[in-house]
Amino acid sequence: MLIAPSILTANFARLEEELIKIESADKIHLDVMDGHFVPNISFGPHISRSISKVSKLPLDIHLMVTDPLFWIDQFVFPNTEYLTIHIEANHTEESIKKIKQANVKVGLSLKPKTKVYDIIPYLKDCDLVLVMTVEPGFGGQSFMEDMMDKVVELVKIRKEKKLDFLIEVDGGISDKTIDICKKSGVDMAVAGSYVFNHKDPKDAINSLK
Ligand SMILES: O=C(CO)[C@@H](O)[C@H](O)COP(=O)(O)O
Ligand SMILES: [Fe+2]
Repeated sequence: MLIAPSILTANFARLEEELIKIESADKIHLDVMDGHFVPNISFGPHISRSISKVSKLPLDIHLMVTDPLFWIDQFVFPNTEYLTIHIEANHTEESIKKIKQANVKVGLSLKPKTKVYDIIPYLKDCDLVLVMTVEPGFGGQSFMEDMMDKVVELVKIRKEKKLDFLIEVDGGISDKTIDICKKSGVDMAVAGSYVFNHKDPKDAINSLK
């Protein structure tokens, strides 16, 4: 299981120290919120660029924005591995094309109320599918276990259609919820509050792994 800590719960006044604490993770998950697609504003390209310069880990960037087409280029850094857009946002097809043109891996995310059926036409272009296990917008919410049905469905579709995207979950991941994710077939888990509220974030990452 790959672990991508979300820095949303980190202390932003001491960001470099916080990044050092999660060096043993596989990726860093950056939650970009525009105050329109979700009812919250987090940070944008400027802070993301600074993070990209001090972190050695690949960036897994989760764009919770209404118009990804406008933003994509601004999040392409040398260590951007995934740029994930939402199927519920505008211009999905064009956005996927733009991410590919930037030589970045394509991620597509679905909110809890969105069905796997809706993303099927795009799966052939995806390197990653992000199943939200909370309503996007805030860290520290409770894990929605019923989202595991979507993970199981995606594992089946991936096999049937011989595709090779990773399946990621995001929201409410902790030592209590990671096992059901593993059993359902998740490849990568995002964890924010569990890692950054832990007295030793390195131990938290280890226990999830
Ligand atoms: O995308 C989001 C929230 O919209 C997430 O990445 C959260 O930031 C994860 O936080 P926890 O639920 O692990 O606290
Ligand atoms: Fe996220």
